[in-house]
Amino acid sequence: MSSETVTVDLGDRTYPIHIGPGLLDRAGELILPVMSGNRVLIVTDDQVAPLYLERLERSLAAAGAMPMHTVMPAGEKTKDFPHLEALLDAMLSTRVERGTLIVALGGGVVGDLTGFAASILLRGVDFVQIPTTLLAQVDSSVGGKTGINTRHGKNLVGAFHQPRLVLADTALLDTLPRRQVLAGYAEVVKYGIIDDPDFFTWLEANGAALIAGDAEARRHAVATSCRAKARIVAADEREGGVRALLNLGHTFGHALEAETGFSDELLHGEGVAIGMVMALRLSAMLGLSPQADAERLVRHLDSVGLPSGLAGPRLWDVARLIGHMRGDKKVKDGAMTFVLARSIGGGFLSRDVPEDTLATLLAEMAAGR
Ligand SMILES: O=C(O)C(=O)C[C@@H](O)[C@H](O)[C@H](O)COP(=O)(O)O
Repeated sequence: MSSETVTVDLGDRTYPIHIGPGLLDRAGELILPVMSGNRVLIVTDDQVAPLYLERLERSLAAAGAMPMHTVMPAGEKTKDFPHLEALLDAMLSTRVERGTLIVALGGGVVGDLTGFAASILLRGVDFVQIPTTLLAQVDSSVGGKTGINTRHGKNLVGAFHQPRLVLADTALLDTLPRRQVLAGYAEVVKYGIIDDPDFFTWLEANGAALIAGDAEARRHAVATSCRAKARIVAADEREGGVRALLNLGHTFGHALEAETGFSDELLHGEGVAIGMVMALRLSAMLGLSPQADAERLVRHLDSVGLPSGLAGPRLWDVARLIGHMRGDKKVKDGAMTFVLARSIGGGFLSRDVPEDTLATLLAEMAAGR
């Protein structure tokens, strides 16, 4: 199976996303063109390190680089101030220089945390993303959103700092636990709902195979997702408008994640899956889209095993959920911004959602309906 390259077109910060199986062992050769010295500092986590760190270091060394590494604890809770400080301290302890290339080897947490550290270390150093999860390959490694969570909410401190290159080795997904594959799959589905109904139809036919491990289906889904994201990021790098569509399901999802304390009770992608259902149901309640589209999404999520509602033992507090949503980065002049959809493939932004309709939707879903 061949690899392909998608370009994120950002003028003098344009960068490639290399996609395909077997790229990790070519990392040295692929990264060489963006190195300004020979020092490379790899940041990874304690789940990824035993699987892929040695291979990456070997490939870099074979290309003439001097790789060093630092290993962080795996999990969303690592995206916080104490771990950011620990990472910066570890980086400075290696006598990092401005020409040192930082490489994030891992999922969204490693990528977001490392990218943010790179953006402020020595006032900004270059970094490369080597995403090892489906979620990171289709979404978080591309586009330059980096950051950490705070007690006020998800990703509330961070920077736009674009990587110099993204290397998505789709064979690395073979070691990913099914729950993590599913969490990443939610972000894949998102691209279909935003503006690609044909891709959604393709996912209905091929999603189960993709999740089960079909290599070609995975490569196709990663490439299609990256092309969509690259196009939107190139059009609106700092989310002044159209980029906010990539946030479909996230205003809801982030609120659910905050309520569950960024714990394993709800992975980010699971929150996004439920959040997308909320967005489509809200669109239908407002008379903006057919109820059948929300039902079609629920059917697809159910069929692959992603959550599509709030069933479970937890009692969700509607007022608290809305409170979290008020802290969303898309709030403007105090008004919440929602990504809604007129249809599957018809995403749009709205600042006109009456709060009582939102509360009714959340109450219905909290009651398991
Ligand atoms: O890249 C974007 O833009 C996105 O919104 C993609 C999201 O899927 C991603 O989770 C992002 O990190 C969320 O951004 P945030 O601005 O809502 O924190």
